[in-house]
Amino acid sequence: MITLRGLTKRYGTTVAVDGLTLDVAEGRVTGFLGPNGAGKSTTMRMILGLDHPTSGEALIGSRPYASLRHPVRVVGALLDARALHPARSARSHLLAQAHSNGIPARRVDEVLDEVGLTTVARRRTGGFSLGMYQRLGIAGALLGDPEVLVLDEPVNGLDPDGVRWVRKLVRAQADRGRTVLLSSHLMSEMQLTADQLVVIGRGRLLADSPMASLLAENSRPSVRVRVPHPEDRRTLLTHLGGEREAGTAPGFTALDGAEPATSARIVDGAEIVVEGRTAEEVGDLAHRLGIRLHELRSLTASLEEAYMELTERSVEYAAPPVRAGHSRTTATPDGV
Ligand SMILES: Nc1ncnc2c1ncn2[C@@H]1O[C@H](COP(=O)(O)OP(=O)(O)OP(=O)(O)O)[C@@H](O)[C@H]1O
Repeated sequence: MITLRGLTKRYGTTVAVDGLTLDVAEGRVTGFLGPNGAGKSTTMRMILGLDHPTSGEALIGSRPYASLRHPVRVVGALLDARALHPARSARSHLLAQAHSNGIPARRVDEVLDEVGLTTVARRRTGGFSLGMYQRLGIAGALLGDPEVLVLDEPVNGLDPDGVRWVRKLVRAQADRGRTVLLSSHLMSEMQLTADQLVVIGRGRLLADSPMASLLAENSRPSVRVRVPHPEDRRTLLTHLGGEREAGTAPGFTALDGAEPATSARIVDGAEIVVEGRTAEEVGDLAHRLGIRLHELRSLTASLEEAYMELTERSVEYAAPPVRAGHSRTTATPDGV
């Protein structure tokens, strides 16, 4: 378990981490999300005793990292995978780490095998690809067979096979009852990997919830519907408010007196994707209009959408919005 209590870090006038209080529980994978500059790395550095909090505390179990006698055996970390001596081989790099933490040399060969680097174990790391660095960094994190893993962007630079491998590895660790805290900007991957999500923005906690609740609370329903007849398709699209900016769709009654943000667009010729309405609502509308459907299904809420919704006001560096193309209707809940 990792415990943060009022954890705060200031750099001059910048508040990098602002009063974070939360528990990262064992037995599950906790995804750590936030826009660039949100304070994720600073938080991880404080958990790992590499930065001192301005106030508050970060504990591993019930102790600060600095008080752990053999920290590598308690917490394994991957922060900056490239921070290695380039002339050293992967094996000698891990051997040095093992030696200073009282870990036997055979464990080095075990973890090299586990991360798939056995064949290059004696090569200088200076020639490694980013993916190889990441694997070596993960090997270092696993070296002490620790109860807690803190991994900053572990899939960065990995090919699809490597990404899947990390997913399986952290899942296996959580299934063994270990605590896994992992950051990534890859939302689709995080959606597949994490059980719990902690989202921060400008150093503050925005959410700490199970994946399913976070998706349900922060994303709009969306539906895909297949309408075989072109005339019917146009009619349904018009009633769904498609081919124009978000607004009240004539076929719907506004909920809670608010204007529903519905958007609809044709995809793949015979299908319409509707955002902001449930399958029941679209099915009922089609029935009222006497329109024959061949398929009607709810689309899985995406973490990316939920994340954007949550962090909208916390983004430090944002690009100007890209104008939507003429063939695609887009909608955002508040019309931004
Ligand atoms: N050593 C430092 N000195 C001054 N400011 C810092 C320092 N380290 C981080 N910051 C600032 O603290 C804030 C949080 O940075 P941090 O690197 O923790 O964010 P992050 O969420 O990890 O971002 P990213 O996703 O881009 O890696 C940023 O505004 C950053 O500029």
